[in-house]
Amino acid sequence: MTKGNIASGKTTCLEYFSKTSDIEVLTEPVSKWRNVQGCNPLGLMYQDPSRWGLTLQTYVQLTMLDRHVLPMSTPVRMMERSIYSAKYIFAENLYKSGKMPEVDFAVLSEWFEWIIKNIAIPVDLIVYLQTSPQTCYERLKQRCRDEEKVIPLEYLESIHNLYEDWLIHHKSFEVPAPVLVIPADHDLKKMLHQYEENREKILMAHC
Ligand SMILES: Nc1ncnc2c1ncn2[C@@H]1O[C@H](COP(=O)(O)OP(=O)(O)O)[C@@H](O)[C@H]1O
Ligand SMILES: Nc1ccn([C@H]2C[C@H](O)[C@@H](COP(=O)(O)O)O2)c(=O)n1
Repeated sequence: MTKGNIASGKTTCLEYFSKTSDIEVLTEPVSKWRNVQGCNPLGLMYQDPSRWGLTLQTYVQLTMLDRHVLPMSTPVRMMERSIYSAKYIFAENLYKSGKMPEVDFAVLSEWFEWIIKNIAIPVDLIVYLQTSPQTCYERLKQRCRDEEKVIPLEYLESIHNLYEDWLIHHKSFEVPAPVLVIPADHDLKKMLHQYEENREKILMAHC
């Protein structure tokens, strides 16, 4: 699984590896989060997180689970984020910042606990693209996704701190697999070089 802050370069990384045969790449279903039967839960969440946070996160949980249980069609699958980061990072951030009511967080948590107890979600390796929040802020502005124009730097700092506490400092939640940290503040050329350096570790993680 590839993890990292918003606009850290996860999709770009997965697009690079998708050129390798025998690797299946599953990017995040962001297009679904922007359009479910004509509604845009991602946009609604950024406009009014207290009202729409649960709506988005419930749908993210469903769409990530749908990806996790897809039968494998190649020896290696790389997936962007997971049901774990949805809960441990994004839902947690909404709740901790006072933007998700306690009852919403409790219901989402019960769903999550049921899922991970009853459905196998095997993970071999977590590839963590470690960036500074400032880098993500620059890349976010450059990407210019409509819904995300309201995101301040402080939001990216909160998401960053949650990732670091989880994957680096082991201070929050159980980590479901070993973590490979790739420093990701560099330009694209250097990033591609680093991906090549780590190719074996990533592709052999399931062995
Ligand atoms: N190493 C990099 N240097 C500069 N820009 C980058 C780099 N990696 C990705 N980008 C650009 O930053 C933006 C966010 O990248 P993206 O791969 O969509 O991030 P994510 O999937 O993590 O949200 C895109 O516009 C992308 O072209
Ligand atoms: N559980 C989640 C997962 C993602 N988001 C948001 C964050 C971004 O605005 C967008 C896609 O993320 P990216 O791939 O660009 O890092 O979806 C969320 O709110 N909750």
